[in-house]
Amino acid sequence: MSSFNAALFSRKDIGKYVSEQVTGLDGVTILVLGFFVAYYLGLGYLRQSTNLPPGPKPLPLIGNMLQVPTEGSWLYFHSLCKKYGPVVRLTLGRDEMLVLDELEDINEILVKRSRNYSSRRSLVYAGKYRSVDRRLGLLPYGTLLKKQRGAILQMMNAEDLGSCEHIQTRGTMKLLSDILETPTNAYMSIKWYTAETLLTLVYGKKLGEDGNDLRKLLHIIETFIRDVHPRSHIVDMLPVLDRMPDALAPWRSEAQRKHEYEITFYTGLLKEVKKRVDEGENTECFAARLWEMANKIDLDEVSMAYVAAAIVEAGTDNTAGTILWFLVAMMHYPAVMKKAQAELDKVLGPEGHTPPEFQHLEQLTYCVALVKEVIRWMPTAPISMPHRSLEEDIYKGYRIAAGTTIVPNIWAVHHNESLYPDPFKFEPERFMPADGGILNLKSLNEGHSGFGFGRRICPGQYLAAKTVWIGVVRLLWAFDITPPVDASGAPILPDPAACRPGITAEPDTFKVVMTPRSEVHVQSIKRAAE
Ligand code: HEM
Repeated sequence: MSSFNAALFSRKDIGKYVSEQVTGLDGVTILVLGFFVAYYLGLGYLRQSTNLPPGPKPLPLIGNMLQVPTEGSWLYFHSLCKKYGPVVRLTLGRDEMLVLDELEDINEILVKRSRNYSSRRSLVYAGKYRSVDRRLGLLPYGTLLKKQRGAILQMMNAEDLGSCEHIQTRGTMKLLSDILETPTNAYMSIKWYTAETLLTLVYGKKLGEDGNDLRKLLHIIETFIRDVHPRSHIVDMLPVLDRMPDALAPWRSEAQRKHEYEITFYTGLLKEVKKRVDEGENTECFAARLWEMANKIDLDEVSMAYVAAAIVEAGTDNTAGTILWFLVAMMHYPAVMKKAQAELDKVLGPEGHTPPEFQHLEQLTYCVALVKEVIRWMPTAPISMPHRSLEEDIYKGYRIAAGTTIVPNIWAVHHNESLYPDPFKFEPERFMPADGGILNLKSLNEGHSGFGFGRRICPGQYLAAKTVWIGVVRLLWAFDITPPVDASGAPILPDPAACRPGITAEPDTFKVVMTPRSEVHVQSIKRAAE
């Protein structure tokens, strides 16, 4: 019989029928086969779910620790991705690290899955002892982080940033005047500009003329940047060493001394503001608002001191570094400088009576594109601040363990040929709008990834972009920026790949010649600085 009525058969009969008709095997064999199929399918799933991303072979115990360089790590990470693919796994001791080379993967992991990927690796030296677990940039994802970021973001909305403009423009006039006076000291003048702008904004005060405040601040920032590098302190490679008694762990008291030093400085600044507020002085600054909101935001005094300081700490070096890269770019690309100066002269008049202001921004499209290109060409945070995952996850079939450190390679994204053709070339034209359109203030932060990703994205990004823009356009308006020449008249150009050691990228020491564009420019600067 070749046809049948299913209603006439029980389940057992159907099994028997199928086995006889299809395979000719008995029921026991079917069961055993079924078991093996299920077993292999399950094992396949298990294999897939334990599939780790590719990467260089780790050494026993220390993993790939010694292979990650302390300088230019973004270049090393990019070379790994060229060899193994855009998602690469490394191990540092017992810690897992995932390096991401492409924007698509970064967006998927750090933005779309940000609930899981917005924490930070806990550091014993720099986090637990030096920062007493209160420093915003190092905080794990949670309530304290939300409170601290919330306090900063309240002040960083567009309306408040408008009221900061007079601080930025005043600062740039001092910058121009300082460079005019001591052109060989451009490096410190730029650091002074960014530090003082942020200090005024946060504490309503200028840096002491004797330079002590700036020295203290730069010292804190420099040592901190060194301390957060995962290879700087053995206890961060082997956290178990934190169980050692003080006598065997001298690094602990060293970190605690650094904490005492910086918290005395930061609390002092915060309390000065409180005193001025209590005395009825009109002090419009971030710290004054923090005191006003103290009960509502529910932060202890050490947290308040660190959150105010976070703005100065996180902003000073990155903002100054971006302006320093701008100088490097101008020495290599004089035609770009001339084109930007021609735009400035067209809008403001060529005589040099009027420096550019924020109100001119939308008329200075090429200058906006130029600042975006500086941030793209050499991001000062080339590997951002690595994030950390909270839970295990599967991505593209790879297993990402809970507690993995995620390194988004911003430098690699910015040098990806398919996103930015001829990526090593400094070319503001790539950001120019089609059909003569304009770029506005918001455009400064679009089209690049210089400020990071997802829930940890830089809370100061709009302030930073404005501080860089006004600094850059005023330097272009005032000076010709050229390289020094050697005895034979050949230019001595800085190496655009040479950076100061650390996880941030500041150009290595270089020399630059800043020549005022005319006597009228000189007089305008002197008048404005009086
Ligand atoms: C050109 C200048 C600047 C650049 C390139 C820059 C870039 C970055 C980057 C890449 C991050 C890490 C984001 C992430 O984890 O995904 C970051 C974090 C941060 N930035 Fe900026 N930044 C700059 C200026 C500033 C300024 C002016 C402030 C002042 C408010 C600031 C405050 C912070 C803070 C507090 C964090 C830590 C955020 C967190 O951990 O949640 N930055 N910045």
